[in-house]
Amino acid sequence: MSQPRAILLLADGTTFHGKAAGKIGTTTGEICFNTGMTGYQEVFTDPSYYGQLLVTTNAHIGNYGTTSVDTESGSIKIAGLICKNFTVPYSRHLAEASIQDYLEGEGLVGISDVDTRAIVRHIRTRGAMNGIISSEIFDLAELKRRLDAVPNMDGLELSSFVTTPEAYTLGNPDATYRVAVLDLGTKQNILRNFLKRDCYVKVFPAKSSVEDIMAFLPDGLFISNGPGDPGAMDYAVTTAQGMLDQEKPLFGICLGHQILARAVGIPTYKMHHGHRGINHPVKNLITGKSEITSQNHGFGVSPEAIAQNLDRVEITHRNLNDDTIEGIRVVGKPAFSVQYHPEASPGPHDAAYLFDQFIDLIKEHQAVRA
Ligand SMILES: NC(=O)CC[C@H](N)C(=O)O
Repeated sequence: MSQPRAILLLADGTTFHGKAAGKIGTTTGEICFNTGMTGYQEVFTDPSYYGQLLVTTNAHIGNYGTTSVDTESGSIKIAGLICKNFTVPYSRHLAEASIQDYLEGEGLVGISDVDTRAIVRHIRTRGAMNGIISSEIFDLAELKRRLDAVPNMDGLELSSFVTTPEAYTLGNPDATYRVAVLDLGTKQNILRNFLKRDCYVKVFPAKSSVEDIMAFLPDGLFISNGPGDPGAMDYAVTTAQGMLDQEKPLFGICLGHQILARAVGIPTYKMHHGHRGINHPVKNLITGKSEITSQNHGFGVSPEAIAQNLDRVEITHRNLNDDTIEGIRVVGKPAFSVQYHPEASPGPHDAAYLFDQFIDLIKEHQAVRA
């Protein structure tokens, strides 16, 4: 079976020619790459990828099929897929559908049979930029016209597109701990980690007020991962400041970490091309131990600003590849956060201890409930 052709045009004019994968159509977004050797379905459905074209550096995508459970949200969130071998026949006894049926069913446009190593080198050299994939338009002027209309990721608020429309609860109302989650685009495995640790969880829409959240009588507060530029999310920063005022244990992951940093006056910045993969080494500066982490972010928190505000923020984790900030603790508050993903999915479980650390903090602070 021969696949129809497809094209990828980047904002700097570079083109790559390949074959159509998934739905025939046209899609746009900021291009990024993930170096994970496994876990493509978890990555496709991670809401933090909303608005991004994903290059997978693993040479084979689709070879173990797809299921209805290996998902981090209810649908595919990447804006487009760019891969090398798009393998439709699959081999895994639990798989339910081929990658082609899955992508077509979800309406995702992709391109395969392109030199993903060359694309990654290009992004690593030139930095993140917008791109357009099409398997129906091949006129470069028309593709460029459409690409020019795509907004820059820098300054984009995207959590509103992926947060829950209504608050909902999960787990046993009589569980030992009550955790309120500010949903900026949460991955399911974060919620599963709370449920596994005897928590009753209430997930709140991104623009919920602190009053709404506190009405749940939470023992712990959590700010989730999510897509877009943390610098464009003043509403969430205000909520995080209100959460800090409660003196309750507060934990943030990725976008939640960036929002917590902003809440204590530390700005964020756009990285050259971000960190996305499942083998990023991080050092815990408190214990001296290193851990291999799952990552997915294109923004970071400013090390220069932290250096000038050490009375307010303590650095707890550093990236061993490039020394970027990977974790902080707010001085004088029971609040901490990490830039990476202790929930993994996909990725190693080295950092799962951070969920235990949050529960321990809750135990210390747990108020007697009426
Ligand atoms: N995984 C995340 O929460 C990503 C946070 C943010 N959107 C970034 O790209 O840095």
